[in-house]
Amino acid sequence: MSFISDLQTAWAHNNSLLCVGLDPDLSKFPAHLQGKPDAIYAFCTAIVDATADLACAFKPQIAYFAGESAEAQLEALIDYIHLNHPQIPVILDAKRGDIGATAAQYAREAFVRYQADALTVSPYMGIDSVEPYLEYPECGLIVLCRTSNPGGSDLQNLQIEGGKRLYQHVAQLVAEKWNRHGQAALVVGATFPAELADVRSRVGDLPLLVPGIGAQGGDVEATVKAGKTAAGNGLMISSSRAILYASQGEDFAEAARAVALATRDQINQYR
Ligand SMILES: O=c1ccn([C@@H]2O[C@H](COP(=O)(O)O)[C@@H](O)[C@H]2O)c(=O)[nH]1
Repeated sequence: MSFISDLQTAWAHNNSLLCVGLDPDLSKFPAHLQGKPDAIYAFCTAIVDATADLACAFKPQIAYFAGESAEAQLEALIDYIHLNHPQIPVILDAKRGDIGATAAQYAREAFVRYQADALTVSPYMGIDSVEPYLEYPECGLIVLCRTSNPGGSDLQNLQIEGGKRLYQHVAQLVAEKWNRHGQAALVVGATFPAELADVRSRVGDLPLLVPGIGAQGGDVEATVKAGKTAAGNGLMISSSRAILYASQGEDFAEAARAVALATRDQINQYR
């Protein structure tokens, strides 16, 4: 099995293009979890159980775990997902990028230590900085292309040779050269639907991880219409805070499920 085939199965099995982001922020946790030593694990596993039939992927953001010295809880969480919801792939959002020798350690960290199915990486340092990840061809390599934040335009929109934008070059480089094992995907923000459509037109059916709906205000209809493939798939539309913190009460998991269900169904209206 591979990340891409697991993703295709999850799209179909859960009729979902929704990726549930796991960004556990202790300051937003319900009172009954505050102060518990395993609060992050308890919170995230409750969210996972409440949304696993609605998601095509889970995306833990490593900074929220590392910032709390909670890497052991991240390991346990990914184990938990694989054991209890084996049909849902796990994307470790770490946006790694470094010289090859260091990248080899990042690859071990993501795919061996954490057992993630896919990892986000930066393309900025070029092919030798991503080669180590290609040695895990069953794992997904999700390359930053046109990120959802406003400052993403500073570099990604720069015009390079032939009037092409840098993000367009990255999209084609990944689709045509770096995807030699069929494991690649791209990050393209929902906050830029015109660029999302442009990327889709350049990369065929390559999967796109699309953050930026929910808390960042991206429009779901515009996102799906711009990014879907002819088959109505091809997207992992990610939402974290809007789902995780739908309620800060004891009903947080039920409230998260309600938002995830509404978001999954809203996405499906436009496929
Ligand atoms: O371009 C990007 C790439 C990654 N992210 C990550 O996605 C989530 C977004 O969280 P929300 O609460 O749904 O806004 C977060 O983990 C980011 O690090 C992104 O937002 N944009």
